[in-house]
Amino acid sequence: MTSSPVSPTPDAARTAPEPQLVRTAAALRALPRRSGVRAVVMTMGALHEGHAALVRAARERVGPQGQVVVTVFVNPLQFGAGEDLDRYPRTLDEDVLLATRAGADAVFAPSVDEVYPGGEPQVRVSAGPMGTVLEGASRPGHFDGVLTVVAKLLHLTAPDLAFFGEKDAQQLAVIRRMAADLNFPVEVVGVPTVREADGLARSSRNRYLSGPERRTALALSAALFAARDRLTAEEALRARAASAGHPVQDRSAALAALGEDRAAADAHAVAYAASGPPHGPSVARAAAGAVLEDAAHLDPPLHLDYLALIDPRDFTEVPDDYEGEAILAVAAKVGTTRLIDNIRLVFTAGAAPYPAAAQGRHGGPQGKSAPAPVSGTTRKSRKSTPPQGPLGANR
Ligand SMILES: Nc1ncnc2c1ncn2[C@@H]1O[C@H](COP(=O)(O)OP(=O)(O)OP(=O)(O)O)[C@@H](O)[C@H]1O
Ligand SMILES: CC(C)(CO)[C@@H](O)C(=O)[O-]
Ligand code: BAL
Repeated sequence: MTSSPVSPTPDAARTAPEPQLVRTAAALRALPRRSGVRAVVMTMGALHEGHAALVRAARERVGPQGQVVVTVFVNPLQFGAGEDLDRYPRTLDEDVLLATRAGADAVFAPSVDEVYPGGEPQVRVSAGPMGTVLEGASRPGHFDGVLTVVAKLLHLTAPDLAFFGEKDAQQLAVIRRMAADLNFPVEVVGVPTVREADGLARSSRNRYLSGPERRTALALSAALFAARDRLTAEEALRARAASAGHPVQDRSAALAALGEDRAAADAHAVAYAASGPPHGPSVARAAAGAVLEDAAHLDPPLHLDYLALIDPRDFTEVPDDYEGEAILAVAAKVGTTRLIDNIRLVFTAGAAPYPAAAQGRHGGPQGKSAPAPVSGTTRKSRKSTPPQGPLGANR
């Protein structure tokens, strides 16, 4: 077995054998299997706090008796021509230390020849339709490459649990789908995105960014937060409109106390929020879009690849009357660095119709009947049919 022990650090809060660096499939097979469950965290190395969170989540889940294996492999199959395969950062020594500190028992870092001994594999896993949109459209074949290596690494590490980051939301979704569709005996666990203090999602590719590029790159997370904040504000207005519908008197008094201009603006905002069909998706898209548009004029500029608001079940764009959970995803280039980020949003129709009497003279949508309230649930969508699998089963 090719292995080099690495000293455990004092903050590794458990008694465990020294972590091992394992370079071959044979050595991995020879790794004694602990009595508890085994978890795997797959990475391409250049580890950071986002990866550490995955390892910590895995350790927490398997407990001291369980085993956490981190894989470090820059998979050529998932890189397109002209992408950054050659310059992708490779920092194995630091990776082993970071993985160890976070709670890993072993780091499996095979060579390309070890993973693909016969060269590029002829048989591959296809990600299907979900692998052709967004990231899959910008990086053709990317998810086939990801799934092929994930399938191989699952076979090699034979885990009970596999942890992946929500930062790569589409990747997590296609991996879940592969595990379900192809009966992989593994539980796929998603871990929330870890961010820098200023909001930038942690990513190995952040180290490509110069200072000015990093400032521009902040627009990705800023756009997502702008959408979330705008929706929160909209929901608050709807809630106020709903409560004002009952004690109209109280509401008038409260608005009068605010002073006329403010009252006009307030009444308008509340009436707008309460009126018409739910417009959360367009509000979210517009709020995020405005931030990204501004960033296109920065120096250096942000080059938007896509901004998409999608149904996490099939990664199709959600309609404007959507209710339920959605993912707002963004991809953009700053300089030569391509970055992605996403945030989860929940859309609810929520509020009761705003009463006509209370729309007053301040420009509320007069004469337009407000929609009947629709009970908000996190999984309800107005899509006519849920996505169906090839065998007709609802997924
Ligand atoms: N900020 C983060 N928060 C949570 N998970 C993350 C984060 N960054 C990466 N991960 C997860 O770590 C795993 C390994 O990802 P990978 O090694 O590609 O790192 P990365 O930072 O996403 O690198 P890159 O940006 O170059 O793709 C994936 O499951 C990924 O989703
Ligand atoms: C899952 C993965 C390790 C497969 O190469 C990679 O896509 C990554 O690091 O997210
Ligand atoms: N983090 C996803 C792997 C990739 O960008 O290739």
